Formats: sequence, C-alpha cells, structure tokens
Amino acid sequence: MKELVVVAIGGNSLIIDNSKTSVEDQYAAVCETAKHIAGIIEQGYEVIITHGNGPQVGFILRRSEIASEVAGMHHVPLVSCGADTQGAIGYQIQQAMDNEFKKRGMAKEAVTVITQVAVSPDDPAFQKPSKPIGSFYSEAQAENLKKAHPDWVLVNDAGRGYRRLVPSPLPQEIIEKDVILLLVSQGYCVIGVGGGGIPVITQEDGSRKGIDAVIDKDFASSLLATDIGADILIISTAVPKVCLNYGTPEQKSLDRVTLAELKQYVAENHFAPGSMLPKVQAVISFLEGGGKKAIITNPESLEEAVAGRTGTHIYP
Ligand SMILES: Nc1ncnc2c1ncn2[C@@H]1O[C@H](COP(=O)(O)OP(=O)(O)O)[C@@H](O)[C@H]1O
Ligand SMILES: NC(=O)OP(=O)(O)O
Repeated sequence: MKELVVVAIGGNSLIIDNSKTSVEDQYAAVCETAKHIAGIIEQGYEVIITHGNGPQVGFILRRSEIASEVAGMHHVPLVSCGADTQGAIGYQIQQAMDNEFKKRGMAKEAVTVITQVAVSPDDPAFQKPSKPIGSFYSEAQAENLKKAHPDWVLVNDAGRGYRRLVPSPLPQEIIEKDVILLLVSQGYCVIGVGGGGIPVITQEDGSRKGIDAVIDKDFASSLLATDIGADILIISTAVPKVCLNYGTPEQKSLDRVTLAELKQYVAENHFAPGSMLPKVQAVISFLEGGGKKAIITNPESLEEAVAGRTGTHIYP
C-alpha cells in the first residue's frame, strides 16, 4: 500500500510576482508546481492535491463589485466567487498534472472534485473577519479604501502590505470526502477542497446552503488528511522553511521539529496570524489526529523535501 500524501498548495504561492497576476502567469506557476508534485508521485506516493484561493477569490469579488458599481451588473456573492476559484484553479492544476503524467509516461489521470465543506452558522468567525484575500495595498491605498468602503476590514498581512479580511469559519466536515477517497483508491490524482472548500451550512429541513466566507485551506486540508487517514501532510507555500523571528535580523529557519516544540513556538508568537500561523495550527491538528509527519516548504523544493533534504519537517 502506497503512502498517502495530501499536498496543500498556497494561493499566494501561485502568484510569483505581485505585478504579474494574470491567468497565464498563474498557469505558469501551476505548471512549475505540478512538475514537482508529479516528482513526488514518481517517488512512489499516492497524492491528493488541495489548494488555496486567497488572492484569486479576492480578485473575483472585487471585479464583481466594480462591475456592479460601474455598469450595474449583478453582484457575485463571496461563496460563488469561492466556487468559481475551485473550478478555475482546479482546471489549471488538472491540466498541468495530466500534461506532466503524459510527458513522463505515467498511467495516471487527475480529476477535480467540487468540494463543499460544512461550517457552523454560529461560528464566531462570522462576526470577526480574519482571512486576508485579494490584492496587497500600500498604507495610503488602504486608508483610501477604508474611506470608500467603511464596512471593509483591512490589515497588514505579515509585513507584505494591507489586505481585506473576510470571515473564515472553521471547517467541520468535508462533504465529498468519501468520493475523494474512492477516486484515490481507483488510482486517480484527486484535486479537492479548493480554496478550503465551498462553505455550506445545514438548514432546518436538512438541506444545504452556501454561506459567504472563505475557509482556511490549511485547516480544511488538515481535516481531509485526518479523515481519510493520510500519512503525510505537505503545505506548499512561498517560503522553503518555517522561521523563528521571521523578518527580523534574528531570523532562523527550522529543519526538524517535534509537535511539542512547535506548540512552544506558537506560544512564543513566532507565526503571523492569517499566513504562517494557520499552517502551523493545521499541522498540529493533523499530527494530534494521528498523522505521521508534516512538511512545510515551497513548490520548487517539494521533491527534495519529501526525500528529506530540505523543508521544515514536523513529527509527533
Ligand atoms: N514564521 C514564519 N516563517 C516563514 N514565513 C512566514 C512566517 N510568518 C509569516 N510568514 C509569511 O507567511 C507566508 C505564507 O503565508 P501565505 O502567503 O498566506 O500562504 P499561502 O501560500 O497559503 O497563500 C510566507 O510566504 C511568509 O511571507
Ligand atoms: N482559502 C485559503 O486559505 O487560501 P490561501 O491559502 O490562498 O490563503
């Protein structure tokens, strides 16, 4: 039985340069990432791919708002913007993976599963937006945007600029997890839980309904990995390793840490909320739920990291 790996690709890691955010630029980044994921599969692992959508869902939402302000076009609700990103990013990953499989002569096919994720309508996150989406703004741009949109919440995202925040409830259940596992057991390379999943709530009559929010894809990927009994959770983001004292002269990268050490670093506030902290929290919950190992690294280091030569490795 092959070891099962969940690889979670960060939405920001698909945008190499903030001045290059076109669909074509993103596809080039997806192709680069796909190359390294195919390399992991060649090493003998079964891989499920999940992905973020922070920048992309914000771009779609803003485009819809401007189109509705300027041309009176219909507004696209945030939950639908998230569903759009599952299709658009899932399509790119699926195509890039299939092209890689063909190039390498691998008898493998990728498939994207539209994934709903149950959240609680009473989650306090709905009253306190915390998930950064869309573009990065300068301080002056953020001030102007706050004046124009008094209901917006903007914060500095890990020193990279100001971003808009939206509610991010905790994922409670991956609705399509059995289908994902079935496809994996048939040998498919599944792409699922895109953008953390489409947030849904259960109504009184038992039916489901989408709700405006963006689920953290690291939390949703960790929940999926735990539920399906994955061996390894890999979080692919824009940095090769997790650091202590990030962005300061005392910055120090981490190679190998235990769960207990990682928890201690969280308590010492080494990880920025909205960026590295959710990744670390997702890893903690995966290892506490029975996972054997977690790795945090960047797309280009994926194969080397799985082979144990780079990345931050976290053990129970
Ligand atoms: N302690 C830390 N170590 C490494 N990177 C950190 C740390 N704290 C914050 N970061 C920032 O967090 C980013 C990853 O978060 P983010 O860009 O939101 O993820 P994603 O790739 O999932 O979109 C890194 O690229 C880095 O800029
Ligand atoms: N949904 C989500 O967590 O996206 P990012 O990984 O892009 O922040």
